[in-house]
Amino acid sequence: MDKIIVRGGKRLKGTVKAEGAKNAVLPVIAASLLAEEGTSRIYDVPSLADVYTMKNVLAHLNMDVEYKDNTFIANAEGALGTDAPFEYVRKMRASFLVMGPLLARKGHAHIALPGGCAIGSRPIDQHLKGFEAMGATVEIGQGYIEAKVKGRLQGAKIYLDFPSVGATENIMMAASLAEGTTVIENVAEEPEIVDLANYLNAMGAKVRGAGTGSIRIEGVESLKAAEHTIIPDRIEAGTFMVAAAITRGDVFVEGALTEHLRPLVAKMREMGVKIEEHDNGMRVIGSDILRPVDLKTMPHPGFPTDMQAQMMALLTQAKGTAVVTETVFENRFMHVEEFRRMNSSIKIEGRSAIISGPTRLQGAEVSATDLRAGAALILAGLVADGETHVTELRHIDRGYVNFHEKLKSLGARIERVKVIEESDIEEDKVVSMNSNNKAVN
Ligand SMILES: CC(=O)N[C@H]1[C@@H](OP(=O)(O)OP(=O)(O)OC[C@H]2O[C@@H](n3ccc(=O)[nH]c3=O)[C@H](O)[C@@H]2O)O[C@H](CO)[C@@H](O)[C@@H]1O
Ligand SMILES: C=C(OP(=O)(O)O)C(=O)O
Repeated sequence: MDKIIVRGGKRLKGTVKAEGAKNAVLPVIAASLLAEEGTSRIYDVPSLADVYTMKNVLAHLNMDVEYKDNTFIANAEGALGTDAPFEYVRKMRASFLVMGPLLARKGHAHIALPGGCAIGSRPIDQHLKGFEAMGATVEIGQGYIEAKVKGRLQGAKIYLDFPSVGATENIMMAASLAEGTTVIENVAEEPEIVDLANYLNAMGAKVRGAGTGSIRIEGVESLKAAEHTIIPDRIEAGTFMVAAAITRGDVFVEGALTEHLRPLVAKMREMGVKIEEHDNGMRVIGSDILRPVDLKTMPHPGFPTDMQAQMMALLTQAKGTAVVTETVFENRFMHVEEFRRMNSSIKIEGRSAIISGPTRLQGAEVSATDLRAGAALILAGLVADGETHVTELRHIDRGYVNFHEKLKSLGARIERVKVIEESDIEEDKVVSMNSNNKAVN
C-alpha cells in the first residue's frame, strides 16, 4: 500500500499541464466498440487506472486494443463478446458505458449491475429507460443486467428525469446505430458530452445539439473507426488552480480552458483569487485574504460536483462562513470527517456543509474516501502545519496522473512512499510458508 506525505507551507510556482480528460476518454473508448471497420486512434489519453480498466473490459469483449504513448488504438472488426463481468464494473462504474454500444452493434449485452459507491447509490434507471424506449427488453437478476433487442434498436423520444452524464452518453451511443431518429431531452450538457458527440460524428454518426439541453441523433447503418484527440481534463486543471490559490502561489495551468471552467473561475474570483485567462490556459495568483462564498453543485454549466471537495479545502482558508450544498450526489461529504481530523471547522446540515474559517490546518493521518476527496486532502495538506499522510491512493490513481510529481514540480514538499502493513507481513509469511512447503492448492 502506498501513501502520500505532504509537508505544508510552500507557495506553489511554475507551470503544470492538464492531461486528457478521464471523463471524456472513458465514453470515447467505449464508443470505439461501434466501429465495424477500421482502427480507431485516440490521442491524449491519460495514463490512469480507469483507462487500463476500460482497456481490459474491451479486451475481454474480444476487441484488439493497444495503449502506448498516450495513444489508444482500438479495432472492433472481430467477433465481439457481450459480457462485462463484475470484476470490471466493480472497479469502475464507467464500464457500464459499453452497454449502449453492445446493444446497438450486437443486439445483446450482459453486464454486472454497478453497485453503489462512496458518493451515493448511483442508480442506472435512466440508461435503462432509454434502451427500453428504443425497443430493448431489459432484465435484472443475479447481479446482472441483460438487455436484448431483435433486429435494430428503433429511434425514440426520450426525456431524462435528471440530466445524467452517463445516461446521455450511453443512449447517444446506442442511438447512433438505431433505425430512425432519436431525440433525447433534458440531457447533460457537460463538455465531455460534446467530445463524445464529436468522436461519434467523426465515425460517421449524425449527432446534433450536444452541449445543449436536447440532442437529436439520426441513426446510421454502420460506423467506421476514426481519429480523435481528447479534451483537457477540466477537473484536473481545476484541482491545480485550487492548489495555486490555497498556497497563495502563482501557477500557470496549461489546458485550463475558460469555456469549460466558468463556474469555478467565477467562484474563485469571488473569493479574491486573481485569474488571468489565456488562449492555452489560465494563470492563478493566490491572495493573502480569501473571502467565503456559498456554492451549490449542479449539472453543467452549474458548479461541478467533481470540484466540490477541492473547493471545500480552499474555503477552510477563507475569512468567515461559507455554505457548500451538494445536489448531484446524495452522499458526497465523506471528506468532511477527514478534514475535521486536520482541525477544520465544518458542520453538515442535510445536503449542506457549513465551513467556518480561516482555520490553521494541522497535518494528520487521513484517508482518501473517494477520488476528489483524496485530491482535496492533499490540497489541505499543502497549507497544513506539519505532515499530512494520505492513504487509499487507489482512488486518486483513478483520476490523476502523477499527482504528487506534478505538485512537486511546482515546489510542493510531497512524496509517495510504500508502506508495509502488519497484514502485508502476515500475508507474505503465509505466501512464503506455502511456497516453502509447496502446499498451495
Ligand atoms: C465517468 C464519468 O463521467 N463520471 C462523471 C459522471 O458520472 P455519472 O455519469 O455516473 O453521473 P450522472 O450524471 O449519471 O449522475 C448524477 C446523478 O444522477 C443520478 N442518476 C444517474 C443515472 C441514472 O440512471 N439515475 C440516476 O438517478 C445519480 O445517482 C447521481 O445522483 O458525471 C458525474 C456528475 O457530473 C461526475 O461526478 C462523474 O465524475
Ligand atoms: C465521481 C467521479 O468519477 P466516477 O464517475 O468515474 O466515479 C469523479 O471523476 O470525480
